[in-house]
Amino acid sequence: MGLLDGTLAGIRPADAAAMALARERQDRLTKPPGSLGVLEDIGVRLAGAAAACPPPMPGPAALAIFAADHGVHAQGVTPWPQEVTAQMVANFLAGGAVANAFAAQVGATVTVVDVGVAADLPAAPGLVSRKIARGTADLSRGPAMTADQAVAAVEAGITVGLDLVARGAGCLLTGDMGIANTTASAALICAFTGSDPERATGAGTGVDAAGLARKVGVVRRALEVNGLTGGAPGPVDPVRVLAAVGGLEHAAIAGFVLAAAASRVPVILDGVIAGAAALAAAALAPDCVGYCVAGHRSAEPGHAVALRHLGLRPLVELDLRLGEGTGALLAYPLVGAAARVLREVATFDSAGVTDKNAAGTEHAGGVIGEGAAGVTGADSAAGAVPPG
Ligand SMILES: Cc1cc2ncn([C@H]3O[C@H](COP(=O)(O)O)[C@@H](O)[C@H]3O)c2cc1C
Ligand SMILES: O=C(O)c1cccnc1
Repeated sequence: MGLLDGTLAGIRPADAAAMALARERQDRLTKPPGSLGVLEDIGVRLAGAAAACPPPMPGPAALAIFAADHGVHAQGVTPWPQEVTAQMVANFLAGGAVANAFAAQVGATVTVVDVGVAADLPAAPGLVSRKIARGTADLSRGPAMTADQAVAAVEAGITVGLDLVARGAGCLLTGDMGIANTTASAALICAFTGSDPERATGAGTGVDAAGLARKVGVVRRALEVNGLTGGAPGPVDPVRVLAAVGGLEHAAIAGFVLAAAASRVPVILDGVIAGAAALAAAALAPDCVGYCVAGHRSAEPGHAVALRHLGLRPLVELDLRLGEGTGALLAYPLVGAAARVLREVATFDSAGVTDKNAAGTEHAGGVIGEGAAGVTGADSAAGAVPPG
């Protein structure tokens, strides 16, 4: 069995029993039920991923930035020259990009992976070389890559994810670098969700109105040329869709998400590139969505379409439209806080705080006394609840 098939076979659904325990525990913690809003759902999700309640702290955090170039650049879909991809890889390795600053802010490691940069990149510490092609072919004129290349890129992402987990990572974060990759993202999102290119295509790094109209046309043509319009008659083959209109970094990020799920480690998704890649991962293994946290919602309109299809609610909405993993990095402390709540916050019983239900039936003073006396290991503030 190949690495992709083996990884898919190893993905289990998020653990329902641990999630039920987490939900029930949220209601016994010293706060009004539901008062932590979306963070309570994240805590439940982390428990389901780890099959443990309370879940382990999601860390250390490891960001992988997958870099690749795009043949569709020739269609004028971005104001930036293609060589910026390779130049930004050098910037990541020198520690000078926004992703480096945010990674330092939250204590995440940064790994840069060349899965398809057009230029030759000199070997450097922190650079993983898994170049599958020197960029993709132009997706508006035919398939961007072969099925074999798509599988190789997915497997490169799996390998990087498994490797980071083997080296101790407890939370994976997705990152991307690839000039023109918001065009491929829009095409993937249309292919997997049935959305219209008009709705799923945005300005990316900042094309003007004429450029955006051209970009929408390019996405529409890509779907037509590759036979992906009008809703597929049967279930689409996710590898074929990736090969037709994806990028090598999209395929690798899909594999990275699958590796997280197979390892029962949470993965924080970044922006529209990650959203598009996660649609491919979910099409390959629907259960992998249970291991995903949507770090943020980018300003790129297709991202909201992708997140809705995945059933994921973004944690942060700051109108970011950068990529690199920046939105995932900003969300990481919130994910940690969600886990810490389940691990460290006292229950009404252990802290001797009167629960509103108990207060209605008993003399409040008596309940506090009983609660304080009834501190037990299983219910202690240290959160020593056995896993599972
Ligand atoms: C200097 C610079 C740094 C970036 N970091 C991420 N991106 C982001 O912008 C690109 C996608 O936008 P589009 O499809 O419009 O080309 C990707 O490389 C993405 O990672 C950057 C773009 C630039 C120019
Ligand atoms: O959503 C993103 O991550 C994004 C948006 C625009 C350009 N690059 C990345």
